[in-house]
Amino acid sequence: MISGSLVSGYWVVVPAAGVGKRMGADRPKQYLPLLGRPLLSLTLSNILTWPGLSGIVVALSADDDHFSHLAEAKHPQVHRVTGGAERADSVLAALDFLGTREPQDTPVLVHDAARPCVALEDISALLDEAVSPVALLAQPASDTVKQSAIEQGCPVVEKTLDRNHIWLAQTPQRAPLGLLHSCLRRALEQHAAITDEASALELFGHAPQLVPGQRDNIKVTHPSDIVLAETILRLRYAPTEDKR
Ligand SMILES: Nc1ccn([C@@H]2O[C@H](COP(=O)(O)OP(=O)(O)OP(=O)(O)O)[C@@H](O)[C@H]2O)c(=O)n1
Ligand SMILES: C[C@](O)(CO)[C@H](O)COP(=O)(O)O
Repeated sequence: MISGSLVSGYWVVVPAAGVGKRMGADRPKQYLPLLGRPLLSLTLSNILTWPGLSGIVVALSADDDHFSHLAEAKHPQVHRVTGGAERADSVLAALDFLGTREPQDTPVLVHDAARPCVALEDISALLDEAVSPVALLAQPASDTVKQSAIEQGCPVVEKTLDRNHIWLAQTPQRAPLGLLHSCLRRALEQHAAITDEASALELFGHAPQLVPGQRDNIKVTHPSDIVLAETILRLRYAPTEDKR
């Protein structure tokens, strides 16, 4: 259950300019149908239900010709920018857009287009319950974790890591606009490997808070994730139908 009201006046950045190489489909994965609706449409309509939302900035590829057909494309709270070659470039483009319009301390949540299943309870934990304004949803590792090396062309176990210190990063990831914008821009100028917002903040000495998120906030990446996400969404939005 949600314990309190959500922080208000925050923006959500949605990187949606990827090609979905691992999905191997006939179109970018954010436009594949889940329960009959494009993945990006499900993600955006989920975000639009979050209380206190100021707006969404979606980063799209320069040659995107699908987005304008989504119902959410016409929503007054949804803005679009052109993304870049990597996820971090797409996020930076959205932050450039916000940076000229919003105060530096505006809370920003960055959320993958490919994560349509995030629950409102998790957003509440990130916005209202996190102690730090710099935080991310993450999943504590529940399996035994192996670090690998390559021997004779094959992966072999080099050592077993202490899983008590291993978390799998999810999104949304949260930070004040000015701080995130500046860290991400400087990280990219240094050509650092930035796979999420926390990586950029860590590079400059920040320690984002890890907020435990639910396991079902999956990132739709491989073909088998489609059925999994559909099952999660069906249970979330039509529980009575599945309990019969
Ligand atoms: N240049 C890029 C690359 C990725 N993304 C977005 O970042 C999110 C997370 O990336 P990922 O799941 O890896 O998507 P893809 O890059 O499309 O997938 P793949 O790596 O399989 O090509 C996705 O919503 C994707 O659209 C983006 O906005 N701009
Ligand atoms: C940001 C992210 O979703 C955290 O798990 C992830 O790093 C983005 O996906 P990618 O496959 O690393 O591009």
